Amino acid sequence: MTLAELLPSTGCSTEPVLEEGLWPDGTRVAGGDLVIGGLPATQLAARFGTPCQVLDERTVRARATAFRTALPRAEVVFAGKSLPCPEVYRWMAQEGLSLDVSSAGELALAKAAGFPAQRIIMHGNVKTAEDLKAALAYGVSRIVVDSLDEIAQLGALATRGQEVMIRVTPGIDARTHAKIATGVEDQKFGFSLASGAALEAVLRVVEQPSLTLAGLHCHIGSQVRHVASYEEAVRRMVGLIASCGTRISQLDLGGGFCAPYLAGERDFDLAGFAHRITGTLNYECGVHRVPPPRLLIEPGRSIVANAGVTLYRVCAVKHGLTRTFVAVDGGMSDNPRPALYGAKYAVRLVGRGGRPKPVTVVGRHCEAGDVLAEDVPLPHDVHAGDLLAVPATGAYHHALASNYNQVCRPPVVAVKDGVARPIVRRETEEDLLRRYV
Ligand SMILES: Cc1ncc(COP(=O)(O)O)c(C=O)c1O
Ligand SMILES: N[C@@H](CCCC[NH3+])C(=O)O
Repeated sequence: MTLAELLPSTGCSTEPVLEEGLWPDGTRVAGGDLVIGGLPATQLAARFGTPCQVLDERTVRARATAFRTALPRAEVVFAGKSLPCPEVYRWMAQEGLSLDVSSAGELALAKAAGFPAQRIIMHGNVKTAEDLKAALAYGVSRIVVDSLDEIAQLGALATRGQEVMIRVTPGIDARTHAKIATGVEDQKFGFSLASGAALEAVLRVVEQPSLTLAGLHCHIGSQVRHVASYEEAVRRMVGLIASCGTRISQLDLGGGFCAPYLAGERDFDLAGFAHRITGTLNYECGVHRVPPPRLLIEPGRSIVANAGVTLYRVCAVKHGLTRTFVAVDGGMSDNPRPALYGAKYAVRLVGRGGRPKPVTVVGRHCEAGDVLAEDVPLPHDVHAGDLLAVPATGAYHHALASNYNQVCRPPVVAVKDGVARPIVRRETEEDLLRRYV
């Protein structure tokens, strides 16, 4: 039985062992403290305050490299929305990844990072004229079109052979949360494969003299566990390629590879994915007698989620009728995922152990639904002043953070080999006030 199997299936342990796969590489418990990137969490909290999002640079880089190694001939594109930050984009550029952005704002971060335009792809089911103009001005290599209106608009704005990909909805249920299942029919993303809309989009792009059709794209969802869902996407997309009547040189399968959030959850089977997807692609292209397109993938969460740990300070402990509430100095403004997707997290008390009892960790916001983790074991004497650490918070945390209740957003502090530096500084009240007129 593995260590992960011995741990409770929800929540965390208060024992001096770490749940396998949830924490940044090399994270360890030493003298009761939690050491991340070579630095004790208590020190990080004292120096940078709480809440604080800690990001282990080595883990991010290692995961980026793992994708490139598993699929050496594919273009690996970091989904910039999962952790928008110029420094992280720079790491990706250094590791040889491309970048996808979904707005002029994310593109502005990419520009600040000096990310090469020939390795940037622009996404989004809505791109405003400003988004498209910014993409054209920077010379992003490919724009993924998502509506006939956009094809017409981009056709009019572009001047010289802008490469585009077409976002296709392949009609695949990737068995993930409904709010992040983007491959199923009858929703806002993409052109439906089943209805013929995708084929019509191909014709419309080909008709536009200022556009060049570079490839087809699909993104079947996020937190996808099953390689079979991607295999089915390949089958359907190659079928579409064969019926296009024009050479399609790139097939972008999007991202969505799952990350573990709780003890016992498994990491995405990257080796299995690489093997099975390459095989399926070659086989299907043989069957349909089309040249195999170059493969692209767009991982976001699977690169950054488990590189991140959020530190919170306990501010109050309250004994309700049936449960104990442990209230911390953050909440849905730094992590809206439990409220949005019913996401579950492990929680660990830093600095000491003790007989565990189940508690509900809640945030500071004016919503009864501001719950960070339900029924997680913490030492029975958890009290104000304690430090909590929540793993798997590197993806879609900084990205989704808000100023609800005018709470200032936490910093992102990069750690590596015992050195810490903020790569996003803590927001201040001055930052907040700057926008009010
Ligand atoms: C087009 C596209 N590509 C890539 C991603 C990255 O997804 P994930 O972070 O789940 O890998 C997303 C978000 O789901 C997306 O919409
Ligand atoms: N925000 C979602 C992922 C969305 C992926 C982008 N299409 C999450 O945190 O799980």
